[in-house]
Amino acid sequence: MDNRPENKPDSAQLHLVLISLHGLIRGQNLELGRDADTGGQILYVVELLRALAADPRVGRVDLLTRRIHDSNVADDYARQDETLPDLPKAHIIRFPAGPDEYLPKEALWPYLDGFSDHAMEYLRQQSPSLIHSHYADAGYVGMRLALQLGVPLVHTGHSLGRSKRQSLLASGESERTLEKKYRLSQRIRVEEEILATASLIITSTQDEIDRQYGMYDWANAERMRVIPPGVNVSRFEPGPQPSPPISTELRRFLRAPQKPPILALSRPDERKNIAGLIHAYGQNPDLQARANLVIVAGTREDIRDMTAGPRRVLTEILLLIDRYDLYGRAAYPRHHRPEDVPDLYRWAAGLGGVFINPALTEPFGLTLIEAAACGLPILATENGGPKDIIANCQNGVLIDPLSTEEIGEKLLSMLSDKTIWQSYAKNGIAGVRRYYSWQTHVDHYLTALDELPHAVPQQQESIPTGKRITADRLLFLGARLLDPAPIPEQQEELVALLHRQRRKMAFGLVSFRPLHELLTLLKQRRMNVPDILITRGGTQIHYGASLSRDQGWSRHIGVDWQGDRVYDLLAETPGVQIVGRSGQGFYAVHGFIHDNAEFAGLAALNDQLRNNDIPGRLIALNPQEFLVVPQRASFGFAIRYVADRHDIALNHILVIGSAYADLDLLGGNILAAQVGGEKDLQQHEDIYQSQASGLPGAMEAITHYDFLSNNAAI
Ligand SMILES: O=c1ccn([C@@H]2O[C@H](COP(=O)(O)OP(=O)(O)O[C@H]3O[C@H](CO)[C@@H](O)[C@H](O)[C@H]3O)[C@@H](O)[C@H]2O)c(=O)[nH]1
Ligand SMILES: O=P(O)(O)OC[C@H]1O[C@](O)(CO)[C@@H](O)[C@@H]1O
Repeated sequence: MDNRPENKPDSAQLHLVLISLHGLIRGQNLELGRDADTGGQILYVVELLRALAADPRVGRVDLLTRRIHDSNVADDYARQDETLPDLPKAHIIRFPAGPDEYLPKEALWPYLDGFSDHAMEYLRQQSPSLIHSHYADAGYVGMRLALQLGVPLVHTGHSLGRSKRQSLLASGESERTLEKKYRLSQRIRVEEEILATASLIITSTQDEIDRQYGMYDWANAERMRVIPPGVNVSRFEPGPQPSPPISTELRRFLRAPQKPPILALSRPDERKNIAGLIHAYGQNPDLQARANLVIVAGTREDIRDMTAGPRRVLTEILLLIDRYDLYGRAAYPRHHRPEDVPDLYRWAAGLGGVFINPALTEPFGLTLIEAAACGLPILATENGGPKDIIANCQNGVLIDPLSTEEIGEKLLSMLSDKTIWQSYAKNGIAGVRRYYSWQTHVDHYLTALDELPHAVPQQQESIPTGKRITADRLLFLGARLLDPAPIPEQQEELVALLHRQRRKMAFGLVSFRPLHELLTLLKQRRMNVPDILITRGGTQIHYGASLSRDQGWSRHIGVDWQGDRVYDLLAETPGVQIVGRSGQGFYAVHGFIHDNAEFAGLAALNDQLRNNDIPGRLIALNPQEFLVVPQRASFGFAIRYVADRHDIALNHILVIGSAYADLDLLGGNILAAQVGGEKDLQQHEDIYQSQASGLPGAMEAITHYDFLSNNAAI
């Protein structure tokens, strides 16, 4: 892919990068409701992309997402660069993340480092003004990109793991089942990291700030702004719709189709609590006499072919309709098109019906402002964003999603009171135009961006000629492979190979230790200083025997580093010993846990850093030692920085870690291996696990990747 956008924005204009990874995203004809991952967020990011690209202050907007080659979905999702036909400044750029096929969002985590590397390769050639990520998975990628590029991260959660977990537990699900279905603990950990890294969190409602983000340890309300999304009023507008095409489909189900409909429309996701609505309707004979129930829960071919979540939800719907014998009173169409959705809202309004969102929790609720825009009064869950929507628009009432009786009564009451119904319908139409417009959103969005810390992108100075690495591949070893001392023959074999291949392959060591300790170790092993030394946990980069330090890296990681505050915090942390400043790195503070009883633990120390608003990454070296380094510093980031500066492709880099190596060192698009030992990474398919330990394990990995052959497919 050409890495330079054809229409690079002029410096006065903004180049914005949005990231939304999961679900099916394309410029038009969105397949909303097709599955559990293609819903409101997809609509939100595509409409945000369009609204930003239409603004003269913006030069270019890239929406980065996952490339999908899968015979079960349209070819659109495999296109690398999709320009929106009516908006040349708007691009949807797709990169691979793991396998080609379409995967549920919960399955994407292991592939996000690789996606980040592909995206970095594309973005390094440009100078985006910021990265704006959407949902936890994109937030993980956004952190990696923003920290490497040195630009601010903006994040919109759309839905939060803690809220989802709380509401599903309240509905009776077990912690273990939730973990198995949704991997919530990993998602919540990433959401916390995002809150610690992002310069700005954009929410749709104050409730998200007060209640939803309020559940998070590292949420800082001062870095949050409510900027509600818009609704497309040319698509969602009031008006008579007595018999739209979709009503023909509905009439197949309904004995008395002229009765007012109770309309629910959502992705087939258990958080939407459709079952709760059917219970409320099924247990209320007066309601059944007065109104029909219309449930639109995505589109489906064969329920048995759906992924587990939607399959469970739809099976439950069929079973409950049968259980309450709602045949003739309940409609649950299998298909609908995008244009049927506004028709549905207008058709329901024309019959004096209502819209209900009975979700266990709803971060915001785009369907509510869509229904409102079409003149349909609403009932919505009291948990989440709908509180703000109804407070703004005065166009409906809140319900307790777990109270079956209350839902039934409030539905009956709204359907029976014409005056109230008329007032809600009118208020909704006016309220949406007043509070939910994309132009207003863009104005507030761009104003909020103005207040962000200005990007301090990586300085890309030229490298003094003698210093440029001329080899076309890099081999990095974890320094632990040299300590304890390897068997002499094994070390000689490695040294001989490095010497033989020195023109083709540069050699580097990575170590948590300071440079001087690593040099001492090399002297003890009687080894030459390698071409690259990455020390102190990735905070220092030195080159060759001259040990010339990469000042660009120091400047890059030093932005917003507050070493003195880290040092002072550790100095007063019970159970921790730190050596004097002279023994510390400028960008790395080392701590030694001398009293486990007194020390509150690394998680607590991390919280302290966050609560004191001290940016930093805490790295555990072993049970007794840790480092605190700048967020922009890590082995993985340092290796990528070296690769970029010396123009070496990531798949021309082989990193071989010791048994203690982690995914920061071995993840992403580099070639990676871990020598055999006591602690192997959870089977990570892209990381070669050597059988042998120590240097033989390293030689085994070099052979496995055929790393030295001229035409190695590396
Ligand atoms: O069968 C369906 C189901 C949904 N939709 C559309 O999909 C969107 C659903 O959005 P929303 O009601 O907001 O629910 P989610 O899909 O859950 O969206 C997530 O992201 C949204 C945007 O941030 C937030 O409003 C939600 O609270 C959050 O859960 C709406 O435009 C619906 O019209 C369809 O077209 N057909
Ligand atoms: O309920 P969850 O698992 O947090 O996910 C909400 C889902 O709805 C969406 O809006 C669908 O696009 C995304 O935010 C996400 O896939």
